[in-house]
Order: sequence, then C-alpha cells, then structure tokens
Amino acid sequence: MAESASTPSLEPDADLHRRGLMFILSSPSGAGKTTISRMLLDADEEIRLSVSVTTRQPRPGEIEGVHYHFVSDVEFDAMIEEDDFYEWAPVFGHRYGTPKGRIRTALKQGQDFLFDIDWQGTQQLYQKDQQDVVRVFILPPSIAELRRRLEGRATDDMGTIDARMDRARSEISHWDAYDYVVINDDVDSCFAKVREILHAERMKRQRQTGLIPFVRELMT
Ligand SMILES: Nc1nc2c(ncn2[C@@H]2O[C@H](COP(=O)(O)OP(=O)(O)O)[C@@H](O)[C@H]2O)c(=O)[nH]1
Ligand SMILES: Nc1ncnc2c1ncn2[C@@H]1O[C@H](COP(=O)(O)OP(=O)(O)O)[C@@H](O)[C@H]1O
Repeated sequence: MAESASTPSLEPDADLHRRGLMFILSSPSGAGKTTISRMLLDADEEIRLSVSVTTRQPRPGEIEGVHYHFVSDVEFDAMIEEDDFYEWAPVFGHRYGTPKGRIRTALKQGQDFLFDIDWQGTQQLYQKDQQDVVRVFILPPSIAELRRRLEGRATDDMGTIDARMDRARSEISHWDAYDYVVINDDVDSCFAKVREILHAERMKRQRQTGLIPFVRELMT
C-alpha cells in the first residue's frame, strides 16, 4: 500500500539526529583501557578519540596526533594560560589534558567522542557536562594479573611498574564514581560488553532528538 502524505516516516539517517556522547573509559594503569579503546575505534566508525595532550615521552609505536599530542612542560603551561583545556590533571609525574578543540560543536552535530582519561578528568568532565557523559570503569581480574600485564607490556622499568601498582589501589577506589564497571578478564568479552553499553547509551531517549517530530506525528 502506498504511504499517505500523513504517514510518519523516519529519515534513513534519523538516528544521527541525536546529540553525541562523551564516552569515558578509565581504569588502573595496565587493566586494558587502551586495548579496549583501540578495539572500539576500529569497530565503530561513529566514535572518535579525543586525543589528549601529555608531557610524557611517547612509547614505542605511539604516534604524535594519533595516540597523544606530546608537548613540553612549557607548551603545556602555555595551553593552560590560553584556557585550551576542558580538563587536565597530573598523573605519574606528568600532566595530561583534554584539549577543547571543536568537541562541543561536534557533539551537537551527533559526533561521539571516546576519552581515555583518569578519574580526575572524569570528575571534571562530568561536572561540566553531565548530560553527555557516560562513565565506564575497567577493572583487572586480580592485582596479580594487573602486574603481569604491566610487565608483559614491557614499556616501563620496574620502578615505574611499582609506582603504577602503588597507584592502582587508589585508582580502583574511585570505581563507584562510574556509571558502569566491567572486568577485563577475557578481552573479547570485555570489549563486547563495552560495545553494548555504547549502543544502549546511544538509544537513550534524551539523546534521540531526531525522534521528536516522528513521535509527535504518531500521536496526532
Ligand atoms: N585527566 C586526564 N587523564 C588522562 C588524559 N589522557 C590520559 N590520561 C590518563 O593518564 C593515565 C596515564 O596514561 P598513560 O601514560 O597513557 O598510561 P596508561 O595508564 O598505561 O594508559 C591514564 O589513567 C590515562 O587514562 C587526559 O587528557 N586527562
Ligand atoms: N584481557 C586481557 N588479557 C590479557 N592481556 C591483556 C588483556 N587486556 C589487555 N591486555 C594486555 O595488558 C597490557 C596492558 O593493557 P593496556 O591496554 O595498555 O592497559 P592500560 O591502557 O589500561 O594501561 C597490554 O600489553 C595488553 O596487551
């Protein structure tokens, strides 16, 4: 049957008429948030990484502008001075920050952003923008496995690994400031859970502004 002029119909891209979300992944160092972030960015074309600025040195394989923007202390100071950061925090003797860039405009246009940031940054983003923020915390299956992963990653000397382990317990203590908590035992199953969270959050009514005219028409 042909559609009458008054039959409500969804535009093919109606689901893009929603606000983007700020999807935050945090965890103690070594629990796997970088691994899960990269899997998510590979699998999902609608989400983009918010590339942080850091004063730490690049690790082997890390690319400027892709994984981080690597800057000197002086450059970081200048960015603070210019009010270029959404948030920034000291972590492991270095500073890390989320540059403002075009995030706000892009969110309005429906672009999702992934943030690999710590609990301090999460708190700051949440205070500024509760409606767009989704907070996911990743836990290791055990403390022993966390150490095995840090040692296996082979990017840090033993002193740095000890410092990360010392800090892990205090990072874990912030788990209850997150909306979701996922244990990264098997990486594929952890990834699947994180992806389900992202999919479900996109469907939240308050984000789906594109549905408003459709529903109004259904009700008339
Ligand atoms: N607040 C804040 N934390 C960040 C930012 N970028 C990275 N981090 C956090 O800094 C910590 C150290 O990151 P990194 O040196 O890459 O080591 P990782 O712990 O192995 O991922 C992690 O907890 C990251 O989530 C940022 O822009 N802001
Ligand atoms: N589920 C998992 N099982 C075993 N090893 C893992 C798992 N998830 C991540 N890893 C490994 O553990 C190390 C730390 O992971 P990474 O993603 O760098 O952690 P983070 O970003 O939280 O510091 C890496 O060598 C990574 O390949």
